[in-house]
Amino acid sequence: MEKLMIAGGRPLRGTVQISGAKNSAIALIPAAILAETAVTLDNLPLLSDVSIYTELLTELGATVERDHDQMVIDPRQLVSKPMPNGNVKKLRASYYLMGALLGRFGEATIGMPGGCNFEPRPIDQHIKGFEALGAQVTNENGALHIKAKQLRGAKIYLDVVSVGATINIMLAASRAKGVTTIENAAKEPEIIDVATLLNSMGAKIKGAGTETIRIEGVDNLHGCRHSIIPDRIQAGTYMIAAAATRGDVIVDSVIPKHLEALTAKLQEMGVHIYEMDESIRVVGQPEYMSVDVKALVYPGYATDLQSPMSSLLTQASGVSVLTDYVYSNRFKHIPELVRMGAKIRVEGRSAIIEGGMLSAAKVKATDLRAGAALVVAGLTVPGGITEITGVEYIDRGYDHLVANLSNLGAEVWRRDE
Ligand SMILES: CC(=O)N[C@H]1[C@@H](OP(=O)(O)OP(=O)(O)OC[C@H]2O[C@@H](n3ccc(=O)[nH]c3=O)[C@H](O)[C@@H]2O)O[C@H](CO)[C@@H](O)[C@@H]1O
Ligand SMILES: C=C(OP(=O)(O)O)C(=O)O
Repeated sequence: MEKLMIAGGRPLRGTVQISGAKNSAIALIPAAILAETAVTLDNLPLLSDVSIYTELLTELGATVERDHDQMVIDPRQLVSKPMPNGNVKKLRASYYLMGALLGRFGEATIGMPGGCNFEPRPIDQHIKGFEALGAQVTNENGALHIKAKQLRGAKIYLDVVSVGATINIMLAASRAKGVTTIENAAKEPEIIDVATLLNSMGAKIKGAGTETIRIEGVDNLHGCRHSIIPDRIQAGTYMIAAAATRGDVIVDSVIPKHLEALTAKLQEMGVHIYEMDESIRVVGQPEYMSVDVKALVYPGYATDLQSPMSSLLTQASGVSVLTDYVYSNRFKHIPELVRMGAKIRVEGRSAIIEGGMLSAAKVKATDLRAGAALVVAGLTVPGGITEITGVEYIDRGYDHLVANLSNLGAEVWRRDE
């Protein structure tokens, strides 16, 4: 079993480069199979989810070549094949194969997705979208079988604002006959990134990034080259870690606009932030004020930065209230932080956090961002070693974590036991 070991208490100092966004990459890779010729993706992050997606495409007959942060996906030999089990169960975003294969072959059989199941994560809105486009969806022993004689454009109003459903419908609708509109669409930057790729492939998508997206179906999509947007969640985690350790860090190769909600919240706490064109400097301070944080859909404060923020809020004086309006129960990191001495209680969908010192402990990451929260917490603790298990979750979303933190002056290492 691998562990992440942290001898904390050192302020992070220096510059960290942010790689491409996980939540874009794992949508762009399946999107590429809608093309008739090869798609090249640049700025690809080195993450386990990306490796699993590479295997999935290979299983489907695509040729995938990877060289550092570049991936070339040649889908010419792609075949329609049921994927009820195996790698699809290892990551959440395998659900994008539903929309992509449906668009490409009019049919898909995909096992229900895996990934971080910190609470039930239904995909009813994806199914509603596929059905509206004319597909029949049946659940066969835990795998969804989706089939359409002819996909037809439709008006789809999402009951909940869903990133996954918005992207999945865009994927299938790009190859439907006629026009699809998605109302109450999610507006996350990753949705714009997917629409940008699809448009470069020849799709006709307008309005991505707003609550109404219009997709005019086309007969063919072709290869192209696309650079993935920076990972705002990785960037945000380093910003939070810089503040929590009272460090001074430049988070480089980012789009500061994507991090506005976090930046504003950190400033409200008293953290000093300097925004440049493609980087953000975070200068920690000895004292922080408690704040209330509400995790919402974009452009609100990101739920994926809720867990790391709960660790930072233990460093503020007074009581902070952190409420997650996206997931009602994304609090598996809280008992672990309590093991480290944090004074936190969960009430409904809120965590009530009282400031105070943390201490080193053996803790377990039960999902990706819970892991990020424990890393931030461990970095703040002087005089002891925090041992984090569940490193495989952290590897889903943070590439070169140990190297990046070490470059910033942290004492962090992996231990295999
Ligand atoms: C691979 C990926 O991009 N993952 C991100 C994506 O997940 P994902 O796309 O799965 O999350 P959604 O945006 O779909 O979920 C938002 C909310 O809608 C609910 N819901 C969603 C779909 C559905 O059919 N029915 C339904 O009820 C969910 O339970 C949740 O409460 O957005 C989440 C919310 O920003 C992030 O935490 C994840 O990091
Ligand atoms: C929940 C996350 O990812 P996924 O939806 O891929 O499980 C995340 O990135 O925090």
